[in-house]
Parts: sequence; structure tokens; C-alpha cells
Amino acid sequence: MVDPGQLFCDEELMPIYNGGGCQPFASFSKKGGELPYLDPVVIQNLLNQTPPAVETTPVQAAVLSMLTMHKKESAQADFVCISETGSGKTYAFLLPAIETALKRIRTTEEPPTPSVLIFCHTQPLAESIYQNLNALAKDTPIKTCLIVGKTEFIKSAEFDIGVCCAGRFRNHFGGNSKRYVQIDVSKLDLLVVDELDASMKCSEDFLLYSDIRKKATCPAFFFSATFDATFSFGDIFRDDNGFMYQHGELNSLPPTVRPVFWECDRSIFPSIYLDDDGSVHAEPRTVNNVLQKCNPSDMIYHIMAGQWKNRPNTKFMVFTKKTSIADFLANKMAILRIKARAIHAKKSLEQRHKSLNAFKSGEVKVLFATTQFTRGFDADVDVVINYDIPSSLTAWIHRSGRVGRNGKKGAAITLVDVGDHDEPSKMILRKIVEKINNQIKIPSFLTTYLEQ
Ligand SMILES: Nc1ncnc2c1ncn2[C@@H]1O[C@H](COP(=O)(O)OP(=O)(O)OP(=O)(O)O)[C@@H](O)[C@H]1O
Repeated sequence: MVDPGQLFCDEELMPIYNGGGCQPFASFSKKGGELPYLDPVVIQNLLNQTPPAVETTPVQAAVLSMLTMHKKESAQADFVCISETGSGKTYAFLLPAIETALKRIRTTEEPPTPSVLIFCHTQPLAESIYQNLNALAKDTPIKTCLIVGKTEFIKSAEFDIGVCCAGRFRNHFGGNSKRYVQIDVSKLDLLVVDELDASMKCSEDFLLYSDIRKKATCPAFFFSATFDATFSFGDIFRDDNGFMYQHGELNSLPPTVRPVFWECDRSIFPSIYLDDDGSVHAEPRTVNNVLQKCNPSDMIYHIMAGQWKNRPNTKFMVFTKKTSIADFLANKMAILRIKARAIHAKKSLEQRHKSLNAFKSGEVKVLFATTQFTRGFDADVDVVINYDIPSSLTAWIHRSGRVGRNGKKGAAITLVDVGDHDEPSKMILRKIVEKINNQIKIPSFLTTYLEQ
């Protein structure tokens, strides 16, 4: 058994994979290069993405070189890959998944049985992975399948790659149910688990992976942006034949994200309103270009209005813990003539898709979201605002990591309600500050607040 506490320091227990010696930014299409040969149709699909994917990111280079390893029968190794938010993990597992499925398709005439299963913890992320999969596998013979809640139960197990959430997958696996199509995993070539740390906290996910591993002899790849070294892998990881790859500092924001803290106070009455002539009355509350303490909902307005003066296309994502607050803020912004939408689990799939499309197209420039929409959400956001302090350092990293993705710079603003002395929130804030202490100068109001 791997002692999880030693995961990141002892090569004996978990060999550290160095990316197979290939360059961190290697061309996808260079034949005879360091990377394994990818199918030309898939390479074209990579080039057709916006922006076009011409070169690998470091994590993609590392994972793809594992494909070469897998060509050797003896090297069916498990792989743990921890890499910061926005570093390109999705393609990093989709490309091996697609190549693995294509290899199976080329060597058999039989109807498809699942070759690769990709699991993640939340439905919005599964949908996003599924969209990316279909974009990269376009014009290939690969049959894909989405197995998540709030969608129709699958009618056939004849597919090559499935993107799944544990809850719905259970209906199709392991039981003797005559009601639901059953999926045979014995011929699986690759199991992928994204959001590893979220799954490790959820016994339902964990048990499912464990059961799949008992029936499938294939290797498993595990991905995450954050990782808690105190969690045990149990029997889902084969530590006698496993590697780990880590890119960036563990549980940190990428250097492209600038963390910012603003002081606010909920006990100050909101002071922005519509005048009789319908114009917005919002007194600027700045001194020496610094926003002064005000109610957090006013603060959001001031931050956005200030930014749009010079950069009218800036897109904001505002995170709240509660769906009711997300709805309230979206409505308030609508009254103040700002096109905003709320997305959370209480919205229907159709409403969520509409809001996301409007945000991606730029028609809507503000999304109010709950934590469910943090992990994996990728929509070219410029500024994140943490309206409240989330429930963990990890959640803050995932929220803030919606900006600064793939090398693009962004800011993550955290509003600190200095009138609130809730100790658990303060503890989390202390952890956040400890984490970023070397990155930015911590504002004096925050130091004073945390000492109180
Ligand atoms: N090789 C590449 N070339 C250009 N763009 C890329 C490349 N790889 C990924 N991207 C883009 O970078 C963005 C971030 O990638 P991705 O969503 O896979 O990050 P991630 O590591 O999974 O982040 P998170 O941990 O937040 O889920 C996406 O918009 C993706 O399309």
C-alpha cells in the first residue's frame, strides 16, 4: 500500500514520471518526434479547435508519452497526474482515450464494447468532457456515450468511449437489473478518473472504481488539479505498477492568476438604485483609485462598472455558496441593466445550456454560479469574484482557477466581509493567505481581520 503522506516524496513508493524525456511543448503533428503518432483526423480536429491546439501543454506531453510505454505489454501502468487548473488535462486524457479506442476499432470486426470509460464527479464537467471528446473524435469511427443523471438512460452498451458519473453508471453496472442495459467492463482498455480528489471524498464513486477495477485488468489514469495527500487510494490504484506526474506547485493557483482581496461589509446598506429617469444611481466609492468598503452586492457592481469603462468585453464569473444568493444577485444586476445569468443545480439543463451559450458568445458578460460549476468550467473568463469564502482551500483554488487558463492572465477577487467573524470561514481564509503569501502583498485590512 502507498502511504499517501509519502506520495510526493518517496520515489520507491510512487515512481515520479518525468514526462518520458519529451519536450514540454511538443508538436502534435510532428511525425517521428517525441510523441507517439496520433491519428491524422484527430490532429486535424485539434487544429480546428479555438484556439487551435498545435503544441502540447507540459501535462499533455507527459501523458501522451505514456502511450508509447503502453505499447509494451509489460508496461500497463497506472498513472496519477496532478496538474494545476487550466493546464490542459482534458486533452491530456482524451487523446490517449481516443488513440486507445481507435486501436481497438482497427483490430476487431466485432460490434463495439466499451474500450475507455471516463469518470468525473459532477454532471456539468461530464457534459463538458463529452463535448470535447466529440470535437476531437469527429470524423473518426469512434462511438461515444454520455452516462449521467438528468439524461435518458442508455439503451445500448455498444459504444467505444463513455463519459460517466458514478451514480447513473451504477444503474448499468454490477447488478442483475433487467430494467437497465448492463455494461461489461471486462474488455476495458483504459479507465480514466478526472477530479480524483473529489471522487476520493465520495464513497459512492470510490466503491464503483474499486468494483470496476476488480473486473477490468486495464490500466487506470487519475487526474486532478488539487490533491489531498492524506486520502488513501485503497485498491483503486495499483501501486506495484504505478507512476505519478505532477506539474506546478501542489494545491496552488497557476502564476497566471492574480489573487486580489477587497474589503466589504454586509451590514452597510446597499446604496445603488435606479433614479426616477431610469438611470443607475451609483456613487463612486473610490479614494485614490481604491474601492472603499461597501455592501458586497454594491461592490460587485462597482468592480464590473469600473472594469467595463476601459475593457467593455471583460467577462465575470461570480461564485456564491448558495443558489438563492446567485439568483438574487443575477436579478439585482438585471435591475441595474447588467445582462447576467445564474447557473446552478436548481436550474433545468435547458436553462443552464442557454445561459452558458449566452456567456460563451459574449451576449451575457456575468455569470453567477455555485460551486458545482467550478471544476473544469472553461469559458474564457477574465475575472472571478468570490462573493463569499468557499468551504475549503481546494474549492477556492478551483473557483479562482476559472481564470488564468492555458497561459492567459486573469484576476480572482475575493470579497472579505470584515463584519463577519464566522470562525470556519476565517480558518479557510487563513489557509488561502498562507498559500499565496509569497505571491502577493497581503493587504493590511486582511491581516488585521484575520488576527481578530
Ligand atoms: N495544446 C493546447 N493548445 C491550445 N489550447 C489548449 C491546449 N490544451 C488545452 N487547451 C485549452 O486550454 C484550456 C484549459 O484546458 P482544460 O480545460 O483541459 O484545463 P484543465 O487542466 O482540465 O483545468 P481544470 O483543472 O480547471 O479542469 C481549454 O480552453 C483548452 O481548450
